[in-house]
Formats: sequence, structure tokens, C-alpha cells
Amino acid sequence: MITARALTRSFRTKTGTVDAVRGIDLDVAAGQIVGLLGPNGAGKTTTLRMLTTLLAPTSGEATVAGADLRTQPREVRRRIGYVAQIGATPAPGTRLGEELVVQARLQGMSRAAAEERLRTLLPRLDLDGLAARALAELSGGQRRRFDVALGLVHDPKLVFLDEPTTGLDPQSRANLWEHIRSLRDVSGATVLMSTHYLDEADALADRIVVMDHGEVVADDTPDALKAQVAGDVVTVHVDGDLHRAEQVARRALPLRGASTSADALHLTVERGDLAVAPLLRALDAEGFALRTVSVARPTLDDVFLTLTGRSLREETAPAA
Ligand SMILES: Nc1ncnc2c1ncn2[C@@H]1O[C@H](COP(=O)(O)OP(=O)(O)OP(=O)(O)O)[C@@H](O)[C@H]1O
Repeated sequence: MITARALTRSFRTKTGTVDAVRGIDLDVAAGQIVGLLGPNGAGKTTTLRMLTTLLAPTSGEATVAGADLRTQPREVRRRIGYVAQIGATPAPGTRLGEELVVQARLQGMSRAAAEERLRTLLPRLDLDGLAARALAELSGGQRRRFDVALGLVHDPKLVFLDEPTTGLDPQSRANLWEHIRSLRDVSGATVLMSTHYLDEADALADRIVVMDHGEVVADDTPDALKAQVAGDVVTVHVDGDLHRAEQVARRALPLRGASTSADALHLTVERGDLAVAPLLRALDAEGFALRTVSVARPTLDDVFLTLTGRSLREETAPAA
């Protein structure tokens, strides 16, 4: 759905040149939700604005929804939906339904087709019954769902969402996540969304592209990214000689690391889920009385820390 090669954008400012995006490659397959994760200023919005034709790349090329970004920008725009970051202030008195019809007509739909589209779109985004409501009177969550509706009015197969849940309360975020999932699962759309939030990328994305200082520093599934970092830690509480238990664990499993605390054994393994059964069998066979076992996976914050030496959470803790 998206192939970008060496996509680059720099800005000239009074104090010099800002290299916002430094030659990134990006491949997004149809039917995926791909999360663009990174701290403030990483280049996420600039990337989305280039891929949606709103900003010309300084260099590089891309094919978006089958059309060439440079030579067929109109075709790109016809095939995609774009939901910008929150912030646009509607004209006073603008009503939700009218605004969607206007947008649909701008996309070339007849009034009748636009109204028909609204009949299916509004319930899908929990906006049923709000067509006559002024935009200024919507709640934060309703307003953001309206923004998403605006990007979906022409039923695009590729949707760009720029920080869709920033500023929403936890319940509205979770609700919007459901709608984003349904874009993929019900409408068969491909989604490229930027986010600051680790939990959001983890919960929604089939793949995560981590950006930092205008570059892609990692690109993989959430699980693979986490596995690449540190492995899982399996903690086993056992009665008996922990050092002997550690020897048993070493014979039973390929360990990346092991340590003991007061009454527990901590084992670092590549896949915690696959390690538990052989570990428990081996300890049991050696007569150890097991009390509890738990598996902890590294978080995406650990991934970011390993990749960049900084914590994403420190820079961009969610307000909620
Ligand atoms: N029009 C512009 N003129 C000058 N510099 C810009 C412009 N737009 C973006 N930048 C700079 O480019 C860099 C990347 O910005 P961008 O908005 O793409 O980051 P981002 O990852 O989307 O950040 P955020 O999460 O805060 O939206 C930043 O250093 C920003 O200040």
C-alpha cells in the first residue's frame, strides 16, 4: 500500500536547516495497522504530511495506494483518508452532518450518495443522532470521532491518522481504538498512524516503525521488537536450594541470563511462554516444590531505551 524510498524533508529556518526526515524507507502492506512511534519532533507528522501530498519531499520517492507521490498527487489524494492532529477550530455554528456532506461532495460524491454514506458512517463511529449538533458542542471523544469520520467519508482503503487519541480521556481512547481496529477488520482498510503512546502502538499496531531524530531506528512487530531487546524474564518461586535450582534450569533451557533473589529464581529466556513447561517439568523431576511462576515481557519503552539510550516515557507521558 505504501512504498517509500529515501524520503527526506528539511526545512530552512532562521537559525539554520532542520533535517526533519532523513531518508527513510517505509513499506506498508495492505490490511495492516502500522504505528509510527516516536517522541516529539521525531519526524512523524512530517512523514505523514509528505505521504499524504500535503508537503513536498526534499528528495526521495514514494508510491501511495498505487499512485506515484510526485507525479500523481491528485490520484493519491483521491485514494487516501487523512485525519490530522487535533486543533482545527470549526467555523461557528458548523454542524456535524453538514460538514461531512460538504467533505463528501469535495471528494466528488453526489449529495444523495453523501447522505447515504452518512447513514452507515455515523453509527459506525458512535455518532448516531448527532448530525444536527454544532461541532463546538461535541465532547472531546465525539469531536475526535467526527475527525475520523471526515477522513473516512469517501471510503478510502488507506487511512492516515496523526496522533488520533492525543488529549482524550482513557475511556474515549479505548473507544477510538475499537474504531481504528474496525477500519482494518470490518472495512479492510490499511492504517498508518502516528503516536507518542507505547500502549497505543502495542495495543493496535501489527507493525511498529520507531522514529527518532528523523530516522527509522526500528521496524518490526511489537512482539519481535520486545523479543529483540532483552528477552522475557521468568520468575520462579521455589522451596529449596536456589543455586541447585538454577543448575537444573540451565540444563533444561537455553538461558540468556539467570539470577537469584531471596526465594526466587529469575531466568532470562528468549520466549517465556515456551520456557515455562520444560522448566517446571525439570524442577519437579528434581523434587523442587514450586510456589509460583510468572513471565514478564519487556515493554516498548525498554525497546526505545535500548535503541536510543533515552526513555520515550520520560519525554511523552500521556496526560491521562
Ligand atoms: N514547517 C516547519 N518549519 C521548520 N521546522 C519544522 C517544520 N515542521 C516541522 N519542523 C521540525 O521538524 C522536526 C520534526 O517535526 P514533526 O512535526 O515531523 O515531528 P513529530 O514526530 O510529528 O512531533 P510531534 O509528536 O510533536 O508532532 C522538528 O524538529 C520540527 O521542529
